Amino acid sequence: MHLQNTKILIIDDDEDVLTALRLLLKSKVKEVVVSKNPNRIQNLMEATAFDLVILDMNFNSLVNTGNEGIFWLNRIKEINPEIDVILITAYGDIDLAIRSLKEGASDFIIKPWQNEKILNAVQALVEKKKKQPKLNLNSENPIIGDSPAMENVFVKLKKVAPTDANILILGENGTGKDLVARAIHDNSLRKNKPFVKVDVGALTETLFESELFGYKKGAFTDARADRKGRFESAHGGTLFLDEIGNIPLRQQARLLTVLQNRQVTPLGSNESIPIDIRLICATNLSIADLADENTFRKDLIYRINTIDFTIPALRERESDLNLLANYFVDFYSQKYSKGSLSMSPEFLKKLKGHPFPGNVRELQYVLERAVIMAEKASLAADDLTFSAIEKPLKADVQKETNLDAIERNTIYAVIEKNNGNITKSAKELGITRAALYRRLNKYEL
Ligand SMILES: Nc1ncnc2c1ncn2[C@@H]1O[C@H](COP(=O)(O)OP(=O)(O)OP(=O)(O)O)[C@@H](O)[C@H]1O
Repeated sequence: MHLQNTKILIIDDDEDVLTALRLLLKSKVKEVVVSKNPNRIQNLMEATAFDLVILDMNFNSLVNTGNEGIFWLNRIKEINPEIDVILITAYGDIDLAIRSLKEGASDFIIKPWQNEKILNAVQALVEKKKKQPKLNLNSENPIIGDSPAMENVFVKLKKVAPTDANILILGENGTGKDLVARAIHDNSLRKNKPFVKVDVGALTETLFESELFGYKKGAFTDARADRKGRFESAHGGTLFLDEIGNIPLRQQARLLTVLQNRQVTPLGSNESIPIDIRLICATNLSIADLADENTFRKDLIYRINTIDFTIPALRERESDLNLLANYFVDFYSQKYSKGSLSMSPEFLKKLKGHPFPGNVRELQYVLERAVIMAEKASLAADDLTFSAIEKPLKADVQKETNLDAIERNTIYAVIEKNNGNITKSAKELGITRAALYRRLNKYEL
C-alpha cells in the first residue's frame, strides 16, 4: 500500500475540522470521504474499501468523556478488523489515549493539531501495512509466516542454505515445499547457477533415466539427437527432486549410484560426466512412511537427508493462516483491480473453520475466487466457497468404506496432486482421459 493509493474516511461533527483535514489530505492520497454523522459509518465502509479512518472522539455528548469515540471505534473494527483508526480529541487525556489504543486504535492525535503530525501519522500507518511479515531472504516469492513452526524453518534455512548439505523437505501437498527449496537455492552460493526441478514421482521407468541422465543420439528409437539430462543441466547449481517418495526401488538404486559416484552416464554413452550439484528432495510422505524398507532404501534416505525440514500442515499454523489470507487478499485485490478489499469477521470465521487439506495452495485458490466474486469492499462469508477438488483429510478417507466414495476420494487426490492436469491424472490412475471425464461427471466434480 502506498500513500497515493490510500483511501481515508474522516468522521467529525465539526465542519471546520472536516474541511481542514480534507484540504490537507486530498492531494496526497487517492480518496478522502468525510462525514459529520457517525451513523453513516457502516454504509460508507460498505461502499468503499477504506484503508484508514480518522475519527473524532467527542460527538455532541454532554460530557466529553470520549466514550462515544470508543463506541464508534469498536463499530468500525467490527466491520473491518484490519482497518487502521486514528482518533482525534480536543483533550489531552492520556488515560483515554491509552484506552483507545487498547481498544484497537492505531494512533491518537490531540486537537489542535499540526498538519505535519497528521501527515506523519497517516504515512507511518501506510508504511507499516506495506511491510508484509515474511522471510527476510532474497527470494522472488516471499515465504509468509510467523508461526513458531515457520520461524524454525526460517532460522534453519538461513543456516543451511549457504552450505552444500543435501536437504530433504517433508510436508503435505501445498504446504510450500517448492517455495522453501527455491529459497534455499536463492540464498546459497549457487544462486547464480541453475535451479532445476524434476517431479520424479511422475516419471515412468524409461523416462526416469532419459530425463535425469540424458541420452545420446540413437540410444533408442526416438533419440534423434543428443539430449542433456537434468543432472547435467543443474551442473554447478541445485537439483530439486520432487515427490521422491514415489519412485520404485530400481530407480532408487540408479539414483543412489549417481549420487555416490557424482557422475552420470547418459543412455547410449560409454562416457560418464562428472556432476557438481546440490541436491534437494521433497516428499509428502512422513519420514516414518518413507523409511519403510519395502518401498524405500534406507541408504538412499541417509544420502538425501543430511538436513531435513518439516513444513507443518496449514491447519496446524493458525497465525500463518491470518497472515497468508491478508497477503493473498491484497495480492488478488490488486491483480483484479478490486481496490483494497477487507475480510469481514464472518468471512474470517468461515475461513478458520476449514481444515484446508490442500494447504496453502488451496487457501490461495479459494481467496482468489473470493476476491473475483466479491461485490462489496468487505468480503462476505458467501464469497467464500471451498473447492470440491480438494481431497478430504486422510483420517476421513480411511473411515470411508463405500467403494464409490473411495474412488471419488482417490480421483480428488490424484487430480490435486497433478494440479488439475487431466492427462497426467488419468495416466496415474491407469484409465483413459475419457474414462476419467466420465467419472468426473458421475461424481459431479
Ligand atoms: N508460506 C507461504 N507463503 C506464501 N505462499 C506460499 C506459502 N506456502 C505455500 N505458498 C504458495 O502455495 C502454493 C503451493 O506451494 P508449493 O508448490 O511450494 O507447495 P508444495 O508443498 O511444493 O506442494 P506439492 O507437494 O503439491 O508440490 C504456491 O503457489 C506457493 O507460492
